[in-house]
Amino acid sequence: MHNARPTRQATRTLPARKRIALIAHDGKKRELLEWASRWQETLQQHQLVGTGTTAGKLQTHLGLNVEGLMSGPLGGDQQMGARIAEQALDVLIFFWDPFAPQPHDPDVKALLRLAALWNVPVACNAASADFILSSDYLAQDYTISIPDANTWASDRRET
Ligand SMILES: O=C(CO)COP(=O)(O)O
Repeated sequence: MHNARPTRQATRTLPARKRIALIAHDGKKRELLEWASRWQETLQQHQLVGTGTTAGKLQTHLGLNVEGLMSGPLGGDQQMGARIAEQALDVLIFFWDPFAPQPHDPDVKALLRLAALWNVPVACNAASADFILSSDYLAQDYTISIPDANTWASDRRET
């Protein structure tokens, strides 16, 4: 019987210049903009990516250079999740709205699941985002433990 959890861990080093995702639901966009304006100088030292509307607002209102993916309800959360699975994202700042059900709730849940699985630092509100942005690790290489995908696949091949 296959063990449904990865049995072995590997490591990945998050680079000093982090790839940071910025995402907010509509009810939280103002809060994210306020937060990002406080951290603007720090944020622009890293590589930023956002879901479509969030990225557009950060560009328009703060002049931040943010790569825009699809809007969340149109697949942006899934694109961001794919970046995590491909080890191409280092920090997730996601102000999700605890008061508003989203049409794409399964996608939101999937993104948060992948972030938990791949040990990516996640902030879901301004206070936790402050902690991440003020961490010494932000501007340093930082090695994280991740599931060993090769062992997982080879174990499953043999069952
Ligand atoms: O819906 C979102 C995240 O789940 C965010 O998408 P937008 O940035 O396009 O509004």
